[in-house]
Amino acid sequence: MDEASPPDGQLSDKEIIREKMPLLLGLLTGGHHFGSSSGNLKNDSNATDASEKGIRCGVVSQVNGRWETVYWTGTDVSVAQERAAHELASEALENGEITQKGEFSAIGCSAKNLLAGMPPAGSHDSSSARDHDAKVMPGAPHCAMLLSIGGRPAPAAVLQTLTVTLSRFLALNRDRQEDKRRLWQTTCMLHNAAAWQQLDDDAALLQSVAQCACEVLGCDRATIFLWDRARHRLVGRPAIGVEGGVLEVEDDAGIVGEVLREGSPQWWSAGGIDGERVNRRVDQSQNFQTKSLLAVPMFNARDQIIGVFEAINAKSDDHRGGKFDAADVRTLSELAVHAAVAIDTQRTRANLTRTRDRLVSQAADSNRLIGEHDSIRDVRTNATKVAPTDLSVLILGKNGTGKEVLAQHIHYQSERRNGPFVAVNCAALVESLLESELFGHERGAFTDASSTRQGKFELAHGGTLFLDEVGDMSPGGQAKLLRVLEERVVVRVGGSQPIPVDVRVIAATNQPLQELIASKRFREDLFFRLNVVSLTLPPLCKRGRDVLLLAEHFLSHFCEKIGRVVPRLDLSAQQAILSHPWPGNVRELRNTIERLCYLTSGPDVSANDLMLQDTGGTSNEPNPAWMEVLDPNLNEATRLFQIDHIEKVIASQNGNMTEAAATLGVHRSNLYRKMRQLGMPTSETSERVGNPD
Ligand SMILES: Nc1ncnc2c1ncn2[C@@H]1O[C@H](COP(=O)(O)OP(=O)(O)OP(=O)(O)O)[C@@H](O)[C@H]1O
Repeated sequence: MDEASPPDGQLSDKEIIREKMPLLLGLLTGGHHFGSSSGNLKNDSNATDASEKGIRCGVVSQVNGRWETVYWTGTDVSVAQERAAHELASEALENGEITQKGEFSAIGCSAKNLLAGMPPAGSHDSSSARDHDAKVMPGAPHCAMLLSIGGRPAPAAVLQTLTVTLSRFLALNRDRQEDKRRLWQTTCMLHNAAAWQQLDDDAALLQSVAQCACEVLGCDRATIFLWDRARHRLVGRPAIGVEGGVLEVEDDAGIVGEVLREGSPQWWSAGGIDGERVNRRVDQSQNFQTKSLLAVPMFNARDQIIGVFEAINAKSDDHRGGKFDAADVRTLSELAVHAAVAIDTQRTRANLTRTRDRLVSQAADSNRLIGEHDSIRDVRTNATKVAPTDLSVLILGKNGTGKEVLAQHIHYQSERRNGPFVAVNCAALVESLLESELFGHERGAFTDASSTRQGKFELAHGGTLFLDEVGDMSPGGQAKLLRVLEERVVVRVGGSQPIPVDVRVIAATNQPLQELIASKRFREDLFFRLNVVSLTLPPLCKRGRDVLLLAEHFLSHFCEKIGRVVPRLDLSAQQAILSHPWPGNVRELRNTIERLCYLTSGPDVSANDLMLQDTGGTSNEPNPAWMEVLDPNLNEATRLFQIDHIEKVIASQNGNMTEAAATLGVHRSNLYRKMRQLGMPTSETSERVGNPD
């Protein structure tokens, strides 16, 4: 069945009466079918058969107060005879029993089970609901059968048998129609409900829900009134024809107010004595006339009433004759369930989206790349350019210069900002672990793999993967990484299923990659893959007064964290900060400021409070010990400086490597690694360097 259009090809009550009456009369007279008049009293080809048997029968129907002859046996009927038949039918309906007049006996008949499906008694006590129970349902045939046999009123038993049988035919037809209609309505509702789950715009959602109600109920308008408890208002949408597009009513007004109060469906149609139930202000505001109205409550998943769903003006060209019926109550109630779920889901989704956006912007804010030095401005400008692209970025810079901060800065400016940012320290991964860490493993893949685990690539799906210290990756690891970057799929260790990954890769290193490539310690092809765009962060000592800017930033950050009034850096402190070489770069500065925030308490911070280690020189007055090296090669000069500096810091901490690493602003393990790279003797057990005793 096409859910876009209501079912057609249904037989109306009139058609059923015309089809079945000849059959019934045929049974009565020994199997002969008496043909029916089609739509009027004339043109009955088999009428003479009935007349020959002395049977005259008519079925008349009253819709909206007007009588109409639906079926008649025999020859032409005069206007006077027809009027007499209608009068007798009225009397029979009024009497509620078999009534005789002239040659006819007559009795009322209707589709008996039409009242089935009405909401149970007690679910409402409105006057219109009582009307429905007391009277015949709106749109039901208000019929009577007239029968004469041999020129005399038919015996009561015969008339009753015929009427009961006809009523059952009508009821069966009505049930069949109803089943078909319900199937179509359900299909239509489910089809729409699936689409509602995808809609993010609440105006579009409410519009679509209302449109669906008009379609399945066959009515002019539908409005969803959502309850604003705090303001005691019902806010209706879509507000067709309302200026400003917002329809608001008091939450206790009109029939929607009744529904909210009672928590049960209410309905109304024009012509009754209860016209005041309708909130006419709504009609006035919409320049509209309500002729019939059905309203049902809407509940959320926690069974709390969230609003009222209202349908207005049932179409008058079907069996309902412009009034809503019991089937409509059931249909709108079902639709209200779907609508409430969609509205609730959409609200939850909107809340989650808002929360996510807030968290993302908080995260972005706490990872700002601070600095106004030209070099940093340039880096920021280039980062902003490259952020919206999916190009791989290679960030170069010494330890603690802010490579991860820059990577996050790029991530939060990119379209991937709502996705994950996953950082991996490649130096910390021995080759045996690297594959499982990056690509995940299946349960049982190796001895310790007690459960399946996603790798960092999978975890970063939809976001950014930051590969820190990529220059320290083993050759085997480099080959595997290159393959994934080229194919964009990972296979978990112990698995065979390729898993597509949508990840932007940002790599960083403090190593001179070109040199590593020359000495075959880093793959050139991987370098080209990672180095589509490269950004270099200068050491802190090359950023001029940015060091003060960063110091102030960390001061405020840590003071806020521990609830301390932010102290002022006095002149001596500022000078000390400016002249310190900051070999550990921003990380060292951060640690220095964090320490002083905890260890000092006054309103001012002096140079002494900073507890800076004397490294034998400043960035402005370079240390002669390492400047006096005879080798003019920059790398060698740098190496000697680093050896000299590390030795001094270790000595100043009495050989305590943990303290020395903290002072240098690096992890302890990184310090050992660095020392090994520089060719310095290390003894991880004695914690002493250059002083084996
Ligand atoms: N420009 C900056 N603005 C604000 N904070 C910064 C900045 N640069 C570095 N930091 C802070 O300094 C610390 C070290 O930064 P980060 O970890 O990004 O450096 P890194 O170069 O990645 O270090 P490593 O090479 O040791 O991994 C972090 O706490 C970070 O918050």
